[in-house]
Amino acid sequence: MEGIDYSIQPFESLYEVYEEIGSGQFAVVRRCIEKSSRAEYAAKYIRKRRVATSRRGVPLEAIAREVHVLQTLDKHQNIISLHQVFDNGQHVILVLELVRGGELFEHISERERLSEEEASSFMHQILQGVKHMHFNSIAHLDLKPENVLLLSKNRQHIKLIDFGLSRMLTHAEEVRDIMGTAEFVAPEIVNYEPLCLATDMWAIGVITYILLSGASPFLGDTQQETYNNITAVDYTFDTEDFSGTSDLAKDFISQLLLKDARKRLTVEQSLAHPWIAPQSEEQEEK
Ligand SMILES: COc1cc(-c2ccc3ncc(-c4cccc([C@@H](O)NCCN(C)C)c4)n3n2)ccc1O
Repeated sequence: MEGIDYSIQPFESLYEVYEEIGSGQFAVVRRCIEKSSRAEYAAKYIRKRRVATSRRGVPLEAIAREVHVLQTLDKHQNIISLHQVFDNGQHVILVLELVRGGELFEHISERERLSEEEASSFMHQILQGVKHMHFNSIAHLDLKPENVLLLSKNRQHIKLIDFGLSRMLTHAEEVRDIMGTAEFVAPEIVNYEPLCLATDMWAIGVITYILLSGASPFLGDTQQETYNNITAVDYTFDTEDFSGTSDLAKDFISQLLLKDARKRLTVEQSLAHPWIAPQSEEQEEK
């Protein structure tokens, strides 16, 4: 893994920093303005792990992996773009395009569930972003509604974020040691088996299930119960939550929530599925 090409000048000399807009375990995201252009960006401050044995912060190798993934995926309409990278000693700072519509998670929470047309449109865009990743042999491995941002409140244009767990899946080395958010992880993650691009497709099925019903298919009262439900592929299309949902939508979900990763729809097959395919041409041009 080659190193990171940092910008030479200090971040604070080139940007004005404003309010915090989000945060994660080892990262804080703040709105910032580039002094030269007056353009707004999102600055993701990633705390660097200072000692190999420490549990605080992110190892530089993992940060370099995320930067390399963002640079590889750059300039796709459904993936957040990276503008510049800085190192201020304690943090690596990723300067990213700023999006104002908030998380898809909030959009769902306000509505509880979406219409099939809206859900299909969101999933079509998420699949376009995942198609770009998978074309580059990159698996996201942490797909969930919190990592899908809306460009603006009243537009359905989405951007995928948070590539901190993503991996370039070459045949050279197996990846097993990734653990995303319990309710979205595939059986192979729970069972510590080799991960693959199809691991993302399981999460696509879980996200679709949530968008259409407001319920999470495998969520249990404890994390262990959730993992047990996942490895048993124990879910139902509960009559109440799915009362008005089409058989086509349920078929799409059913072809993704399969224990054998090889049997799940690929991203291309998902985009060709009749519940997803009939998107208007202008949707493709976004
Ligand atoms: C590229 O990786 C990331 C990008 C961003 C990002 C980039 C641009 C941008 N514009 C607005 C926001 C934003 C708006 C509301 C909440 C959040 C964020 O804190 N929640 C993201 C979910 N979380 C689990 C990472 C971020 N962002 N967030 C956040 C976390 C990332 O790991």
